[in-house]
Amino acid sequence: MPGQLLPLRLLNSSVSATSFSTMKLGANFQSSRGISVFNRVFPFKLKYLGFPRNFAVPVLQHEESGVRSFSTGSFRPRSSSTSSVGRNSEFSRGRGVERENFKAGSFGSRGAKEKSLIEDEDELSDWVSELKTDSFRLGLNKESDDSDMDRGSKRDRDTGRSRDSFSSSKSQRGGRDDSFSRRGRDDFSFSNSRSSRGGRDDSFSSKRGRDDFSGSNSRSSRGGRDDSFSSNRGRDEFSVSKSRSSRGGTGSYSSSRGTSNSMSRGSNSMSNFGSKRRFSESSSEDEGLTPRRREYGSRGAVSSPTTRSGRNSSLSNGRSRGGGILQKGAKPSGRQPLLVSDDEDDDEDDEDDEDSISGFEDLLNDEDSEDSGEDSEESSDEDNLKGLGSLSGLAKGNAAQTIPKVSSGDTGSYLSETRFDQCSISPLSLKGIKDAGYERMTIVQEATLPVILKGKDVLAKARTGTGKTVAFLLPAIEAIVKSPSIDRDQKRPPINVLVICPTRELASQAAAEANTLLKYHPSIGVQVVIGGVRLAMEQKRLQANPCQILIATPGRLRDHTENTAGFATRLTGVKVLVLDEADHLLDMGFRKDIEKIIASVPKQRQTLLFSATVPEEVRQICHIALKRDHEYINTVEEGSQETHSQVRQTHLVAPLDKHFPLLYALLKDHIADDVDYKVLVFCTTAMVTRLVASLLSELNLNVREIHSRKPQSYRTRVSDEFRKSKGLILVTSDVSARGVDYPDVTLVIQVGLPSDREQYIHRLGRTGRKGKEGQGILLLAPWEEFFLSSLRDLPLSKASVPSVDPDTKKKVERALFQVEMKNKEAAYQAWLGFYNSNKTVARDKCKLVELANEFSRSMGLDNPPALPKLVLGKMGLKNVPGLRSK
Ligand SMILES: Nc1ncnc2c1ncn2[C@@H]1O[C@H](COP(=O)(O)OP(=O)(O)OP(=O)(O)O)[C@@H](O)[C@H]1O
Repeated sequence: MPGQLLPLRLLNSSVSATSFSTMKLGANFQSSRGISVFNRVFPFKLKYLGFPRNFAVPVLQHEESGVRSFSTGSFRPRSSSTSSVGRNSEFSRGRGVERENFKAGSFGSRGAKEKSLIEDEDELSDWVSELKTDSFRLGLNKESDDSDMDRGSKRDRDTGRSRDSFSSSKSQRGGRDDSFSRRGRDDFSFSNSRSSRGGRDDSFSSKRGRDDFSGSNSRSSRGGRDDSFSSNRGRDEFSVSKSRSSRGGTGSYSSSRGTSNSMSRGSNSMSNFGSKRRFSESSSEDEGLTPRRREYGSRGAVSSPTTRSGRNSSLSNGRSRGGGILQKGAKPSGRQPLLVSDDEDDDEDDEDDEDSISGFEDLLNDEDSEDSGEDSEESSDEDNLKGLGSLSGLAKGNAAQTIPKVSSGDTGSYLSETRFDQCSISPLSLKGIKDAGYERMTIVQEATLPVILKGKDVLAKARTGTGKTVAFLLPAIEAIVKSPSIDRDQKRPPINVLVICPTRELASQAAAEANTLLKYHPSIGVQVVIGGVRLAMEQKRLQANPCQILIATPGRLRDHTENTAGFATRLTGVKVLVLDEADHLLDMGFRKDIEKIIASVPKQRQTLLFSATVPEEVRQICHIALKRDHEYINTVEEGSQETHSQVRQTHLVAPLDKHFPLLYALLKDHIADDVDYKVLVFCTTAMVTRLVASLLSELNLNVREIHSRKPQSYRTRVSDEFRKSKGLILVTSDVSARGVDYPDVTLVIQVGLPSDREQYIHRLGRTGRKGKEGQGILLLAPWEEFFLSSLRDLPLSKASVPSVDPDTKKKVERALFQVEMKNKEAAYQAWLGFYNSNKTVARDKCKLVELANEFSRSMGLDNPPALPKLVLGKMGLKNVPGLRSK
């Protein structure tokens, strides 16, 4: 067998068929179903399947430690294959993809009403109407963070409760100390049930509460080992990369592009949300899944010449990948999103003024419970799904040709060598893609497209800024194209594709991308429902315009489900459900919403989950959305970093009282170095964001601020400005952490603790997009240094603390003096709340207060601001020495 170039395939149909013959991609997939069969028969049974001739061998290997992987060389002629044996077996092609299986679990529903915010409706509508697709897509940011928070929070806000919670969820998870809240924090909260998500900063006060968070850590996933085969397609540079060997003792070879297939097992714990409905295939089986994963190589990682070291075995066929930069042409799109509204999260924001910090009790409210209600008729669209599956033609027929190559260049390249026209994409979609300036697929698109076109459920992980949006939209559009055309006179035409995004910005951005792709599909309509706009207005639009694709935030979707006549029925036409930023949507803050959404669409559907981070916790619960035989496609090879290699990451540790002068010095240096600077400064909470923005403005830097306390219209304007500008600094809370697609960000500075590892990665991901270079600096106080342990696998180096000259110090002191007292007071409270939610920092309340007072002094205050007794009580800080109450 070894060395044999036969068309082989694993018994597990999903695994190989898809990835190999079809596209010849280097991605890994796993299907649960396949796996079970696979397992039953024998972990590594193979069967012929028609691989290209050069298919380099399948080797299997045995699994140790629960991970099984196999790899195959690329199916390209030029690939050289080498087999090896090791402890890991995998087929890899360079990019790495993993798959796992899960079982479905049960879930419950929840409820909670949200209110729609309409304050900014006019402005928002104006903006939308002026929006061109181009600008849309270039300009809208997905505020993931917001998202995050929003995601978690939006609803809460809508609902009038807040989520600024601090309590950390992680604590629940047992885990890490580094967390306080998960991501969120534009607020924070006091620990309560929601706490698990993190909180918002500033306040307890706001009724809306939360920008929440979620998040989880996932390093766990990495421990496994795989035996793998990988092929290098490419060039030397990539040759063989070892996969996890470095970490855990197991090695694998992967090609530069790497895909390594690895299978791992585990058990999924099912959580029962007490809900009413059981999810698709869920059943008793659901519990205790056995996720397995296969990776097909990885791309980034290192490359060392092919060989097999030790315990790895791999085949390499040397494909390289390129470091290319996207060529982006104009992407004129003839369409515009039909609607843009707020995110649920944002909604709150909209209403809230930056200054409004009140009603903190609301923050503590729990989610309302509502019934998802509405029908959850589940019409099955198997026919359509079949149609979808038939699209996967990528391969057949052209097996010989489509060898995906990675463009040459650095390992940070996100482009593959596979062109869109090498796939079974409809001619009209191809025209739209061409007009958008896309020629070659990105790695994640190359890895996922054939699998999705085949109709499989997919959980995909790919680095930030690598084109995940197109990766799920394009096949979703193709599913519609292949579907039987609907009766135009139908009163309530079905919605075929439902995309859920955690924030309104993300939803709008996805809609813009969809409209670009749909330029030549005039009969397919996209609509966005995201709050911030009167429900009635959206209802009219939904009725009057085509809407085969609906992009929504969870809370607003719920609004429609409950209040829009016939809407629930339209949802029964859903064939493809997408969760963007899936790990965040599946985190506690959104989980119940998502469960309800899932309950309202047919069981017989295709589900796609995408994110740059997929913590272990998420993998364990993703069965609530995915079928058992879903594919886990991980384009980030285990053992390689989840961050981009072309982004230089450093951390600075300095006492709190030096942070403001240091921040100023860092910015000045960067501005001096790069006239086209474009910087994002992430702060822990919204109110701290406001403070820092005020300070930098006083220092005459060109600064904008964005956070959840700003009205959405303002946020939209600012983010659009930042997208288009150079020579600008955007100080932001986590509303900008996820998904926002600002081009050419040169530097990301994170001041203070990120809510968790994932948040660090997403924030950093605002730079280095599309293969560009970037820089990231994490500025911590000595007592925050513990957080670095959660990043130890990332290429983060310690930077020496720049000296701050006396003039700079004085300048900063003078500027601080100019900052309004109310901003300092709010920042102090928010800061205290945020760190009070961190179990590590807050372990010693007296110490926490000392630190807060140190922060107060760093703002130039002799005495810390007095806080309302009620607030202190809620924070569990009553009578802690050093605090002043009022
Ligand atoms: N095939 C392609 N060729 C060139 N550019 C592309 C391609 N696909 C997507 N893009 C562009 O790449 C950029 C990043 O895409 P996108 O925002 O979908 O990344 P992402 O992976 O979702 O990032 P994040 O994880 O931060 O959300 C966008 O500007 C998008 O238009």
